[in-house]
Amino acid sequence: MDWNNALLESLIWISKAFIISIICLSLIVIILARFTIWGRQFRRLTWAFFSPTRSKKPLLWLAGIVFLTLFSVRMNVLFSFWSNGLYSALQKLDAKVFWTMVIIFSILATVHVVRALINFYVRQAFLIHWRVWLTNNLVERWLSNQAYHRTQFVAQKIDNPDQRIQQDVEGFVSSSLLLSMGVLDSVVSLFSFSFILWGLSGALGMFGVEIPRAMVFLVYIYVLIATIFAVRVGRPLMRLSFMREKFNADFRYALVRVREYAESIAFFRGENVERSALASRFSDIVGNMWAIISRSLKFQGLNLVVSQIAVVFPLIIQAPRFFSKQITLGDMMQTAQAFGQVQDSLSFFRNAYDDFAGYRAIMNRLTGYLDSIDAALQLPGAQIGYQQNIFIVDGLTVKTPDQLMLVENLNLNLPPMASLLIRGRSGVGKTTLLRAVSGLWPYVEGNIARPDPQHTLFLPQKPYLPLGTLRTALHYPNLVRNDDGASEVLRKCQLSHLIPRLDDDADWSQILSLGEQQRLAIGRVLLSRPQVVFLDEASSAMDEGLEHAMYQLIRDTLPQVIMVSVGHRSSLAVFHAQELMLFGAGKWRLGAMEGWIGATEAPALPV
Ligand SMILES: Nc1ncnc2c1ncn2[C@@H]1O[C@H](COP(=O)(O)OP(=O)(O)OP(=O)(O)O)[C@@H](O)[C@H]1O
Repeated sequence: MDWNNALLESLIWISKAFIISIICLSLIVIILARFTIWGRQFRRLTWAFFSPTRSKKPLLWLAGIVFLTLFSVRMNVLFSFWSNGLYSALQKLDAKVFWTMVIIFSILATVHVVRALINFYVRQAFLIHWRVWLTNNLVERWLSNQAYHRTQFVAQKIDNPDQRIQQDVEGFVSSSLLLSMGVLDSVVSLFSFSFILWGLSGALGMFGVEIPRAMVFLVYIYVLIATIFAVRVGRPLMRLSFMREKFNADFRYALVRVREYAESIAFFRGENVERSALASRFSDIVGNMWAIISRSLKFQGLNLVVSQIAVVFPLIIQAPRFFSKQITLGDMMQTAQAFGQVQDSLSFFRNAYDDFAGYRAIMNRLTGYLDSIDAALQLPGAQIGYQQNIFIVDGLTVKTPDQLMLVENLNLNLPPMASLLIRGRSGVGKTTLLRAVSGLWPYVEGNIARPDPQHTLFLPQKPYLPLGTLRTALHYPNLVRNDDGASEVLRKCQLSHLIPRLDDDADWSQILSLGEQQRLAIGRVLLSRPQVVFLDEASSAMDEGLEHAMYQLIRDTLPQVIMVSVGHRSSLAVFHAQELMLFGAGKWRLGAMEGWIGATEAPALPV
């Protein structure tokens, strides 16, 4: 090695390697994305991130990472020649060359440290950008068109979507980078160090045959045999690592549910059932861990044996040439090092088998998640047209997922100020009818016209309270406005005691009683002023006096609102002009409500 020209030579080497690498990498990615399942999965998940029409930055970052990876290979090559020079100087007891080598080392080491730090920063920054994009993309798909709700109806249900969005995305981006750059590093190192090894190795006589440059062939044969064994031993790890993720997520979900339903479980003293459910899920994890350990023992055992043999193997082969003074100590040490590098590079593919197994499992989980969302979006639903200040149902038929008829050919026409109470025995389909109207239920035929989602409010029996302040919960699903009148609304809903706590951040669904939560939901009606409101037993936890006051409050504040309620109590009758009775098996009856107090000022009943 001519150290005077090392800088120029290295720059030329890196430039050439960079151009060749970029061309080869692009071709390989295109071929994989076309012809392999996981290549297609990769494309489906993240092609758009790299599209230059969206942004040129990701490809530029990636090019920077390729450059730094090649830079690191070049540094290894330089270090290898440096060690040859050093050992040769020691062997010759040449102090002058030794001190020159020390100076060269300090330059190489400085460049190496700076490169390593820049490399770390660039890789991490790239991973963050990639993860942000992918997470936003998956969250958006999950929340669009109510996919998060509709996926429960598709055949390929997804377990633990939360884990897929949080953990699998992170694993996917970091493994993609680690594996792809690992491949590049290994292939380029393989070429560089095979070349060095070629220069250092001599002929070897075996079984009477003289093999020239034997060392190079031997290292390849050695690793090839080791790889064949490793693939056989390691294959089951792929399925096991998929199951590990699934079992862990299932266990975590069960734990989260105990926290979520803490009070109900505590009232029932349900600890025994919970304990056995948790133990059963945890035993799946443990069983899987043992299976992984037993497989890994064989796998790692093989890897350890292979890498230990590789330490002495090149020394044994070169020893006769060293002792017959054909090569220097420096050559001997560089051979060992180059052999190690070639062996490491080739072994990358073998050792990465485990990582690749995990990577494929992650891709299966992420694309399974997309499959489920796509299938959910294909599900049918009622035809909903948005029209202001009206609620019309035309020939609506609602069934259960098992095709049992709940409501058949229903027709309704409710103008402003109209009010309808839906009644029927438990399980007859009242809530499902409202789901159909909201567009959530796929097993529906017919047409619906109603105001758009901004002017339509559905209040379930148990209101959903988001994390955050009480003010946020009161405005949900709208964002908090300034000067919002929240205190006034709380007062009207007989929740004055909560006014001082409006901006307290707490888990309000655990603090407020169900009746208070239901009144908070009535507060939402007052704040968001919808044109139509659907109340599904939304006052069931209030006493009759409070319920009466709340219905009166809605009517007084929003005289024009179309009100559709589901309820069992006869006391609700006075607020509703019409009654829809569901009888099951699709049968229903629509008629005027007896005892309705607003009869005089109500509009004429639609026929
Ligand atoms: N996701 C689902 N998958 C399968 N069946 C369902 C699903 N949701 C509801 N059902 C079934 O549809 C039928 C109607 O349920 P729905 O909740 O609409 O009844 P409901 O009249 O509102 O009852 P309640 O008065 O008890 O609230 C029930 O038999 C129920 O078991």
